[in-house]
Amino acid sequence: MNNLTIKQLSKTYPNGVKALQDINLTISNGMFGLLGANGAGKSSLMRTIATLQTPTAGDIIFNGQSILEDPVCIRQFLGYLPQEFGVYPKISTEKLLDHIAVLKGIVSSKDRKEQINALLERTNLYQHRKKAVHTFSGGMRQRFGIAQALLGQPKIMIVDEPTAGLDPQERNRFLNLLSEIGEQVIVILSTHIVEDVLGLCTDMAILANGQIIKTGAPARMVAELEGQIYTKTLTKEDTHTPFAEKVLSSRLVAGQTQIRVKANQLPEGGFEKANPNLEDVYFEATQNLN
Ligand SMILES: Nc1ncnc2c1ncn2[C@@H]1O[C@H](COP(=O)(O)OP(=O)(O)OP(=O)(O)O)[C@@H](O)[C@H]1O
Repeated sequence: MNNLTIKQLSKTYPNGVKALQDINLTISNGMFGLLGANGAGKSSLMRTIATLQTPTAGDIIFNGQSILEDPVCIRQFLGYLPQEFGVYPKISTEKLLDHIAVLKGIVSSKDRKEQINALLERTNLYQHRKKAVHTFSGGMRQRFGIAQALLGQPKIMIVDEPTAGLDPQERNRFLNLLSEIGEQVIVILSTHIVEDVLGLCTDMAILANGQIIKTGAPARMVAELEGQIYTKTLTKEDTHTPFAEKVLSSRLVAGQTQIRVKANQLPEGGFEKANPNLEDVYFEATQNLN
């Protein structure tokens, strides 16, 4: 079992932006979801764990060793899929993977070939191995990203907003692959898409304004809201009447606005009880923030 402990971690950029403030987290094998809006600090946390930047304060311990004192203790076991990959060289996928494997220190060409072929199979890219990555669709690129991250058999995988821009089928396939990987290693999945976390992540944290505002198992957090979520489709009159309850969210359903509120009992005015979901958890946790 692998363990990552983040202790009182803060990051202030030279321009004064406090991207992370006193983050404390303990993460072990399985999929860990890091949920937060754009600018919440997810990438800052991922980059700090990946030792691409140093924190202003605090420490990160990986399997008993401080990664600040000894960055190699995590680097040699790290698979990282950043948000932006940048430009791909115009060489075949299998050649590119071979270059990356060399950079990761896999010296034996036989080992590299074996690992690369196994990963190409696992990510369904074997038949495309002669094509260059820049010709791939978004989903194929992300699967390539996973293949390169898995080279060298990492113990910890960091995946930053991987499903943005994927169609539903590719997104599913990609998330299933990640969850398979999560059976043996730590997978930290950063996302602003609530559905990516639900059902896949055993544990999660909600990040807002550089702070952790809620942590726990997604299913348990949803269960805690049982019996407290009510919904209503707004009529013309409603739009002028403020509700006593705080509105968690509103969305258009077939052209009509549907709102969800949290309340201890059925509110007056045509509300119906609803099953809580992870979005309710997220909006409840973040609604009092500015
Ligand atoms: N290198 C940097 N220098 C200065 N400020 C930065 C830097 N990188 C990020 N920030 C700021 O730090 C805050 C957190 O950014 P970060 O990229 O970590 O958030 P995020 O949750 O990953 O958002 P996104 O999904 O948009 O990438 C933002 O206010 C951002 O503008």
